[in-house]
Amino acid sequence: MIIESSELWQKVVDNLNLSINPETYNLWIAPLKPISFENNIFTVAVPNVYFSQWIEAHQQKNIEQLLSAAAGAQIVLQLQPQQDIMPVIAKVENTPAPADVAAPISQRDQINPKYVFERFVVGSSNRFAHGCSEAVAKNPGKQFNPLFIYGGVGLGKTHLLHAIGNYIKQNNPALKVLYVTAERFTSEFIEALRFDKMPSFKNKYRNLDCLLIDDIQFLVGKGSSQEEFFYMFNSLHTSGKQIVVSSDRPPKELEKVEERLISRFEWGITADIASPDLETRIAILRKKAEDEKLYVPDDVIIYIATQIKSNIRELEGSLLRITAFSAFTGTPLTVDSVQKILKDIIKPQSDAAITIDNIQKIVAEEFNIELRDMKSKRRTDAVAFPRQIAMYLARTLSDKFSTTDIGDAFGGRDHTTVMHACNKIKEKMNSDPYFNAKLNQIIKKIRAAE
Ligand SMILES: Nc1ncnc2c1ncn2[C@@H]1O[C@H](COP(=O)(O)OP(=O)(O)OP(=O)(O)O)[C@@H](O)[C@H]1O
Repeated sequence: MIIESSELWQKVVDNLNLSINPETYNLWIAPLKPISFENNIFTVAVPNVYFSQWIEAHQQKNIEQLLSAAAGAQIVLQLQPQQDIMPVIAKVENTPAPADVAAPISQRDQINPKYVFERFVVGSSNRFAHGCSEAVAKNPGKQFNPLFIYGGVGLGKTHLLHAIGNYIKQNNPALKVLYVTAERFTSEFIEALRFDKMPSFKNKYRNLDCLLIDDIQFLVGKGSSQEEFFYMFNSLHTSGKQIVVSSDRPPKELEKVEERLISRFEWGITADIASPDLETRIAILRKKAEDEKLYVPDDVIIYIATQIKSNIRELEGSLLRITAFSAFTGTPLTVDSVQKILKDIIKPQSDAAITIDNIQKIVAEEFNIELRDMKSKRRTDAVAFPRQIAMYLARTLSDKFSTTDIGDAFGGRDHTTVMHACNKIKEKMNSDPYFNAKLNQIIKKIRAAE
């Protein structure tokens, strides 16, 4: 009978494999195992009760029809949760490797006390997003729910999410506030499913008073995680709990995100952050210098602000670089000396000459790896780390390439792999000054190659 049931099951899964999306298939269907086929009852082992619930709700009828068609008789599907055995770990496409899933909460997923409203400079590009964020922080769950903030790389979305979190924690310490990236949410969800931890996963999220979720575009194309997020969203929203979402694009442009989720995002208020104008860039540099107790002459500040236009992270980086250089070498900070220090970063040029090919070539040379490994499937650290650096540089040195373009150029990888790489490199930049120096050297070479 075992042979017969496995043959029958093979026909069913072959069909499902073609008809449902790969992520859903790998997550929910691949771990199922046929046990027996007797008296027109087909019994399948499922890793745990959450799988049973999901199959019952979404695929029971479909599977029964497929079984019936293949067996030529009316078949009933019976699901048997295997609580005691370790669930079969299906490889879920486009999700971080298990090592990442099991990793402790990264620095990026904690509320950073540095990112507060007092340190956020308001200008015309971010006034609305800032105003909405303050309103939400003062009255969580009452107005603007959800708050959806979107904008380009390094323009302050994460800063605002943390500022809301810090404000609430300070003024309402009893409220449970969580900052999480959509990437971590997805890993936690998959881990909970695989290792029977759904109750604690659901508890953790559904008991919150305020959820701050960053980079929601990570959920693009991730059907099951979107679905779980959707239920969690509804549960929080109906109990009047605040949700704040950040994204690199507006809700309508989140392709491959279910319409019902997009419409939820549009229930509240949507605020965009644009690139800061010159006045705001000057104010940001002054504020940073003041906060970090750095002395920088005004003409130098104006020079940097005129040259670096689109990304506030780069503005900050330049400020730190010139002050460190000046402290180490004793060179006074003047427009002339700063021009020299930043000549490889600031160029009055366009980014037309920056190509992914060039970035891959230079990074491969720097790390002594084969150029073809930029596109290969190899995952050893020696190869994966430089590949992540190259992805990060492709994303940040120019705004010509979307995460999808970059994924394509690196051997057909998914856009979420690119986002994951960028997050890893941002974390490393925050924690390792030597790494920053190395990265600057590489940027210099890429710009010099133009
Ligand atoms: N208006 C602002 N005033 C002061 N600092 C700012 C402002 N906007 C951004 N920053 C600073 O710029 C850096 C980048 O901002 P942040 O990480 O919030 O960007 P982001 O929009 O989340 O970018 P990404 O899409 O890459 O995650 C941070 O150090 C942040 O403090």
